[in-house]
Amino acid sequence: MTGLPPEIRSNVPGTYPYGVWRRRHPRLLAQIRDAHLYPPAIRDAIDALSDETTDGVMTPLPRTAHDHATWNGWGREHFGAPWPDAPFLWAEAYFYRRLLEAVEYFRPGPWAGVDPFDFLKTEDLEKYAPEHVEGEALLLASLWGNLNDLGFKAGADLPETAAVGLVADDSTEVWSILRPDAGLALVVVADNAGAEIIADLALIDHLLATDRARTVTLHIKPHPTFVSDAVTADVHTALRLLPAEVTDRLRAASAAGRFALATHAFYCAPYSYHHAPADLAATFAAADLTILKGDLNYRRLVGDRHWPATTPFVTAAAYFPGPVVTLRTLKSDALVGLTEATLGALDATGEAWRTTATHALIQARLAR
Ligand SMILES: O=P(O)(O)OC[C@@]1(O)O[C@H](CO)[C@@H](O)[C@@H]1O
Repeated sequence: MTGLPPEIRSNVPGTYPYGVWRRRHPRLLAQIRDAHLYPPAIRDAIDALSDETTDGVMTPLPRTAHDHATWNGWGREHFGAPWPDAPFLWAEAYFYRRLLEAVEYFRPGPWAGVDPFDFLKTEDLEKYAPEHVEGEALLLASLWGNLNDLGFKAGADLPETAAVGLVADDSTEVWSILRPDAGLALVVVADNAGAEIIADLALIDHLLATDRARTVTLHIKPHPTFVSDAVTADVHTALRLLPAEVTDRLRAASAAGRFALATHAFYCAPYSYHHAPADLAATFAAADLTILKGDLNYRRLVGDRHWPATTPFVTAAAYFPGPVVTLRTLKSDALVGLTEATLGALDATGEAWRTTATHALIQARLAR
C-alpha cells in the first residue's frame, strides 16, 4: 500500500509487540500443551513452535496442510527470517494458524476440530457474573466487554488498573443513525467469546427489538484464533448464559431471517481490511453500518501502522467499503483520531495507556 505509514513490527526490544513474542506466546503455548492429553508428537510440535517463534526463523506450513499453498504465497517474503521481523499483524495471524497445525486441528483423528483455547474460555466463563444493562448503556457494555480478551490476559503482565475512560467518543453520531424504527441492515464483526460476545448479543437483541436494525449479521471466526476470538460454539454457549427472554428473541429473529451468523476465511488472514476480498468488501458495502469489535479489528481497519495518533479517523478509514464504527479497548500501538489535547494529556501521564486496556474508543465514519 502506498502513502501509508510504516507497518508495526515486533523486532524492537522494549516495545509492546516485542514482549508478545518473548513472554506472552511462550507462556500461552506451555499452558495449552499442559492442559490437554496431547501425545508426545503434539507436545513436541508445540515446543518446536515456541522455539521457532522466539529464537528461530519462520518456516512454512507442511505440504499436507489444506491451505499450504495459500500461506506459502502470502509468506514467501517472511519465511527464513526471524518471526519478529515480519509485520506484527502478519506474524500473529500466522502464529495462530501454525498453532492449529501443531495441535492437529485440521487432521482427522482425536484432535480434529478441538478448540485448543476452550479450557481458557471455559475457565473464564466460570467467573462470569451477569449484569443487567439497558438502552444506550448496551453499546458501552459491548465496548468494555472487549476487555475479555484471553490472549491479552495470557500476558499476565497487566497492571491491575481499572478502566479509565474513552479517548474518542462518536457514540452520539452512532445513536443518531441507530434511531428507533430506522430498520437498518447491520453487520457486527465479533471479537472475543465469553463476556464480550454475551454483551454483543444483548446489544444486538436491543437493536432488533426496537427495530433500529431490521437485520443483523454477526460475523465470527471460521476457526479458533487469537485465543478467545468467538466461533460458532462460543455464540451457542453465550445463548445459554443470556436471560431467557433475550435468547428467545434472538432465536425468533434467527428463525425469521433477521439475525444470522456468517464467517469468512479472510477473518483469519494476516492482512488489514484494505485487502478484503471482493465478496467481503461487497458485504460491508451493502450494510447500512458495520460495527467492528475489538483491538485486532481496529488494527485491521486502520492498518497496523505507525500512524501519527492525531490523523483523523475518517482519513484512515476512508477506504472502508461502507459506514463503519469501531468499539475498541486499547491493547496495541496503532491509533488515530485523537485531538492534540487528549494525546498530550495522556502522554503526560507517563503510563503505557495505549496498550494496557485502561482506555477505549468509539470512532465512526458514517458517510458513504
Ligand atoms: O482483538 P482483541 O481481542 O481486542 O485484542 C487482540 C490482542 O490481544 O492481540 C494483540 C496482541 O497479541 C493485541 O492487538 C491485542 O492485545
